[in-house]
Amino acid sequence: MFNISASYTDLYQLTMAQVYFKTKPNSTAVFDYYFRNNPFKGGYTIFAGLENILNIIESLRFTDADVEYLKTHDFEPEFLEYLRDFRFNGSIFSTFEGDIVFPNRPILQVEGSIMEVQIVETVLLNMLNFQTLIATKANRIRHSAGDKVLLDMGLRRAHATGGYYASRAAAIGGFDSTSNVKSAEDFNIPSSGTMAHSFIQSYVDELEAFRDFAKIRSKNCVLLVDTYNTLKSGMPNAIKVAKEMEDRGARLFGVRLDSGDLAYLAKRTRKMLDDNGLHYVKIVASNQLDEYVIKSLNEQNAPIDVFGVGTNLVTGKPDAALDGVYKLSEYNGEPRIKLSENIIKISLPSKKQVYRMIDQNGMFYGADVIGLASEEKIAQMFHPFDANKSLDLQPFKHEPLLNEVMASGKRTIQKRTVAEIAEYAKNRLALLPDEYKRFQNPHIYKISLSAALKSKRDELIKEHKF
Ligand SMILES: Nc1ncnc2c1ncn2[C@@H]1O[C@H](COP(=O)(O)OP(=O)(O)OP(=O)(O)O)[C@@H](O)[C@H]1O
Ligand SMILES: O=P(O)(O)OC[C@H]1O[C@H](OP(=O)(O)OP(=O)(O)O)[C@H](O)[C@@H]1O
Ligand SMILES: O=C(O)c1cccnc1
Repeated sequence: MFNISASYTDLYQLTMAQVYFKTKPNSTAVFDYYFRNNPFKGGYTIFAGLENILNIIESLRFTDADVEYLKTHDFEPEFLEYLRDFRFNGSIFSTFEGDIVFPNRPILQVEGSIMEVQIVETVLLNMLNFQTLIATKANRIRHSAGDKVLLDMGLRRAHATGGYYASRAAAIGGFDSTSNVKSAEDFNIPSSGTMAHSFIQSYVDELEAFRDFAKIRSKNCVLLVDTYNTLKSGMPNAIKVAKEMEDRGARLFGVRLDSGDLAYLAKRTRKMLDDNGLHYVKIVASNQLDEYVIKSLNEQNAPIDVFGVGTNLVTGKPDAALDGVYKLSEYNGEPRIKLSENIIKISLPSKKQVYRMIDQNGMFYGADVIGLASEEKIAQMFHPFDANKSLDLQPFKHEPLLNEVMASGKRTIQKRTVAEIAEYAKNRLALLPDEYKRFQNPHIYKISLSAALKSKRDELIKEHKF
């Protein structure tokens, strides 16, 4: 939407890059992108934002204005000339967008000159962390909603322009449509909407407001019935207007409930509509919905056809962010490690491949195994830190998850639409057993290491330990 130039980064990327430029301009590096915890205390995560990041990185440039601005910092003229000609010429190996991913395994690997892989870090994290968070939230809401229709209404409550990408990620996670016109236009997402309270307030009479709206919007007309009193005013007026529409050969699409006890009101509303022969009129509900309220409404058998979700979806509530990180794993072909007091936070060295174990029924077995990229077939997987836990991998099909998506700065996979990515996510999710999808105490998906990767990591830990 707004043009992202290469200065959409953190200053430290540029100050480090200048030192690399002066001291070791021909050095290469490999970085891994991964996160440490599934958001929302869930059992899985939906990876989103790859298409956007490939487009951004392929055309990433420092504009003349960026270079002028950077002159006000301590950058030397030769480095500023490097930035003026900057092109990302590296490679990216990635999990496909829409796939189901898990903590502490590389989702994406970036390789190239140490300067270029460092310069793209911030925009990559910014895009992937946010969209992955929102696609996961959307999918949890989809999980609760079953086959009911989901409408994203969140733009007004989103974190500024994040709303643009939130609507895209929501569609990947399983939302059917969005009220966000710009995202619908740019990403080819179905758009839909109802009406606001202000429209009804602008009339003295609610019935007149409904009549005017229905005359001009005769298709997909949804009347908001809770401005004054849902059952005593909004519904009787909506039924009158629905009957008048029938006389004109049109049909009222729906009514929207936006306050009160949504289960109770939906049941009463459905009865009033049915008693008047309006079986086809749908009930839309909104008001601070999330996966838990929708689950509860379905358990109460609320006859709601469409759920409109805003704030809780596009802000990824209650999680403020996905904790995705970008860590150096190889420098000039040599393995590198980052140690931590917390063993879970110790990074994995070297260029890697990740394999998903597929069982005899074609379902995900429940384990991804990380090996060195150079390894052929991994025979056994090991728990990252518990030497007693290992498993023979012979019975499984090994699906490699890191695929080349960019080489020498050019994308190597075809563009995929949001609809295709959403379909892919749905198909992949169907392969994940249900115990990983429940909200409370989901089953923990195993992330394990090959013997070769484990011993390389342990050697480096020994080498660097004080
Ligand atoms: N039957 C229900 N079961 C579970 N949650 C519900 C049900 N009905 C509504 N909710 C949820 O309860 C929350 C709070 O509703 P609350 O009564 O505070 O708001 P309200 O009805 O909009 O109030 P107001 O009339 O001030 O607008 C909302 O998140 C709403 O989605
Ligand atoms: O509750 P959310 O999940 O965030 O869903 C979006 C909310 O935004 C709108 O309210 P708003 O008061 O902004 O406008 P309105 O006057 O049109 O209701 C809409 O009516 C929903 O209540
Ligand atoms: O179309 C709607 O009903 C809508 C859109 C955005 C926010 N609230 C409601």
